[in-house]
Amino acid sequence: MRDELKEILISEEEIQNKARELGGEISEHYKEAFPLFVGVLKGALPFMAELIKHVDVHLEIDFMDVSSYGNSMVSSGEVKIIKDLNTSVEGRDVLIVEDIIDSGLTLKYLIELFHYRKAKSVKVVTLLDKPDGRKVDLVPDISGFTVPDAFVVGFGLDYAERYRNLPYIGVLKPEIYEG
Ligand SMILES: O=P(O)(O)OC[C@H]1O[C@H](OP(=O)(O)OP(=O)(O)O)[C@H](O)[C@@H]1O
Ligand SMILES: Nc1nc2[nH]cnc2c(=O)[nH]1
Repeated sequence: MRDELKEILISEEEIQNKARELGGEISEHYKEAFPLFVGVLKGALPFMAELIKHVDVHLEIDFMDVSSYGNSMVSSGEVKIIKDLNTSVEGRDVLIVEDIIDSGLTLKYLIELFHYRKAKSVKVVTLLDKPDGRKVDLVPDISGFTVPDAFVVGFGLDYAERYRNLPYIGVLKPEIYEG
C-alpha cells in the first residue's frame, strides 16, 4: 500500500469480481437491446474497461466529460460539459457508467440531459456509491460497493489528478489534502 493512504477499502480482486457480477446482471437486462454505455470521464475509464469485458451482448461505448468539481474536493453544484458525446442518444437504451456517486449532482444533470435528448431509457451503473454525500434524491440502478463518507482514491478516482492508476480503492491520509 502507498504511504499516502490510510487504508485500502476495496482490493483489486474484489473490484474484478464485482465487475464480473455486475456485467452478468447488465447482460441479462439488455439481452434484447443494443445499449449505449456512456462513461463519465475521467474517473469512469478503468471501471468501463473492466465492466465491458463481462458484458456479453452487443453494445456501443461513448464518453462524456463533465466537471462539477474543478480541482476542489467539494462539488460546486454547477455541471459543465467539457466533452460531449459523439453519438446521438435519441431512441437508445443508455447506461451511464460512473466510478462514484457522491452528491448525485453530476448524474442528475446527465439523466435529465439524456431524457431531454430523447433517449429510450436511461439507467445508471456505478462502481461506488457514497449515500452520505447525497444532495439530491438519486439511487443508482446498479451499484458495486457502498463507501463511507471519506475521500477515496484509486481505480480512476483522483486527488489533484493523482492516484487514478492505483488498481484498488483506498482512503487518503487527511494530512495529504490538509497540507
Ligand atoms: O455525485 P457527485 O458529487 O456529482 O460526484 C461524482 C462525480 O465526481 C467525480 O468526477 P470529477 O468531477 O471529480 O471528475 P473526474 O472523474 O475527471 O475526476 C466522479 O467521477 C463523478 O463523475
Ligand atoms: N476522488 C474522489 N472523487 C470524488 N468525487 C466525488 N466523491 C469523490 C471521492 O470520494 N473521491
